[in-house]
Amino acid sequence: MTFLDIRFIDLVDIVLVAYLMFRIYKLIKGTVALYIMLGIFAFIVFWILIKTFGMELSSTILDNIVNVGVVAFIVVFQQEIRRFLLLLGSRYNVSTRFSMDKVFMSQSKGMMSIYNKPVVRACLSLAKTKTGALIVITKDSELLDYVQTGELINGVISSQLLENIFFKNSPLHDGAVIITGNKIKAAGCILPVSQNTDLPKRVGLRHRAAMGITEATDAHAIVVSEETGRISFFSKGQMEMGVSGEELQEFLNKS
Ligand SMILES: Nc1ncnc2c1ncn2[C@@H]1O[C@H](COP(=O)(O)OP(=O)(O)OP(=O)(O)O)[C@@H](O)[C@H]1O
Repeated sequence: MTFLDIRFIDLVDIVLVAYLMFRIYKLIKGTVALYIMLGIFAFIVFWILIKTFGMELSSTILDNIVNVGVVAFIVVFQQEIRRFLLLLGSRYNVSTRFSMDKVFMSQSKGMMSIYNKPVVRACLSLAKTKTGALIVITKDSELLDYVQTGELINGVISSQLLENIFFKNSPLHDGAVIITGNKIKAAGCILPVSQNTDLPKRVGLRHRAAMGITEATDAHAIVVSEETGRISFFSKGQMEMGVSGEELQEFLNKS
């Protein structure tokens, strides 16, 4: 039977589709897009059933809907498609992965971890005084789109510099600081805000912006809450709330 004639490439095909579906599910999990996707899935099942039973009138109407469906799909999922492509781009960005900077500037995990200490120190100090802060630490992607939304600093990381930036009367305290390698690249940056419905209701825009950037890119983010003085760590669209200095240091060293 040709039906059972499964080639190796078919298995690769199935695994690829399963992986893609899993990535899409992870991307839209907790957002309204998941329900829209389920709605589309139900629609496709309904359409297939109507075709199978040969119901001509319904089939013609649904065919016409499907014809404009691709455009509607792109419009409805504009943000998700953008996020998905951005994530793919930043994950597999060959130019930054093999950049000469990384080879010659000793940006190995071990070397870079010495720059985590001033970040942790600044966060603890900001937490003590309940000063709100949002810090993004870039990985492969340097987030130049977001750097451009703020003020360029390009200064070597120091806890004093971070504390000064987030000091309440400082002109740069609003928005996010972006750190790349051993440099504070920019401050006052505007980040994408997460639409994740799984986040607790009390969580405000600072936390949502930290969540948003880690959902859309491979960066990590730290938030110091102005309200509670609590430190939260964000990575891959996941939030660890109320972390201690040691835990924060560990997260940063691991990442
Ligand atoms: N899209 C954004 N990008 C960067 N920073 C943002 C963004 N939206 C809000 N912020 C920052 O968050 C601050 C507002 O925080 P808000 O009180 O809404 O958040 P929160 O998560 O409740 O934090 P907190 O616990 O510190 O109050 C703004 O003043 C601004 O500095």
